[in-house]
Amino acid sequence: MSIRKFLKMKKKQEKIVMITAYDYFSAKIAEAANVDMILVGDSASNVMLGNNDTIKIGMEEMIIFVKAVKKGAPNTFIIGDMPFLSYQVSDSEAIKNAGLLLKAGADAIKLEGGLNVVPLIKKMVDFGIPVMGHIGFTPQSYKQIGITSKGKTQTEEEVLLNSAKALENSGAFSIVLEMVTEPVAKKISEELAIPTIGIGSGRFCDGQVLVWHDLLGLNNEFEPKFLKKYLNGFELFKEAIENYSSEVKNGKFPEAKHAYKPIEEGSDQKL
Ligand SMILES: Nc1nc(=O)c2c([nH]1)NC[C@@H]1CN(c3ccc(C(=O)N[C@@H](CCC(=O)O)C(=O)O)cc3)CN21
Ligand SMILES: CC(C)C(=O)C(=O)O
Ligand SMILES: [Mg+2]
Repeated sequence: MSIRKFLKMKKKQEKIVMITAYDYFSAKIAEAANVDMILVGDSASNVMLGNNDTIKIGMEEMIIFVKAVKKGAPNTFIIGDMPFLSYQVSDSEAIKNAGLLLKAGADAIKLEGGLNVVPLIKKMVDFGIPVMGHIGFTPQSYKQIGITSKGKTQTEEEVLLNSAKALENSGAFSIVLEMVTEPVAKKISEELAIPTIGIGSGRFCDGQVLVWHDLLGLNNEFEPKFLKKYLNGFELFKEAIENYSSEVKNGKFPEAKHAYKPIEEGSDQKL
């Protein structure tokens, strides 16, 4: 499993499928479904830990999630998202933290930013760490930039295109485009050799990513315009638990077949 595969897919205009996962069985399901890459996103802060943003998660938690995902999906390309403050303080701390995600089982790391992270990405790539970029709406900066799509003005378009090109030149193997207007995402995808992975960035990216809990409808708190829910997970899980609950209450579960029997007198029944 190598980053060259994704360049080839782009050349052949084969779309790249990415999904997030954070635990063993989710990763196992994603691998069984044959996705191209799994992102262990810092969105774990929201969907695994119940926080209201991605500021409130660190390396310790991300390492735990990456290790679990690697065990569930040993043959799928795994990207570890660098959490807030794991790469901003200094380049040496950033490289150390990127290395820790690789040691935990990631095949590559992702970090948010444009021109500001170019020197850092160059260093990481120099040291053999595959890096995915992430531009457009960058959630770790929402306190400064707000929650909004990007590429709506000529100025924003130029910033995005310049950032994308600089990230490619710095050695990034792919770039996430988050909530970038469709024409701008199309233009970036056409002008870069490396694949773009879109979330809320329209039809013309080289691949797409969605968060596990969002696309399975487990997250009943999140309804952005870009989301398509492929399952009504919250309701289905709730109904199953309600069925379990009522069967316990009315004595239908457990049945005799779910119970263990004592050894009968004079029998050679094994435990
Ligand atoms: N569960 C989950 N899914 C995600 O996609 C996700 C996370 N968490 N956490 C990290 C970031 C944050 N993301 C977000 C957060 C909010 C909006 C949002 O409120 N979008 C609205 C308003 C946009 C606007 O006003 O322009 C939308 O309708 O798209 C979108 C993406 C995407 N990422
Ligand atoms: C939404 C994707 C791109 C992400 O960064 C995450 O899940 O953390
Ligand atoms: Mg993220």
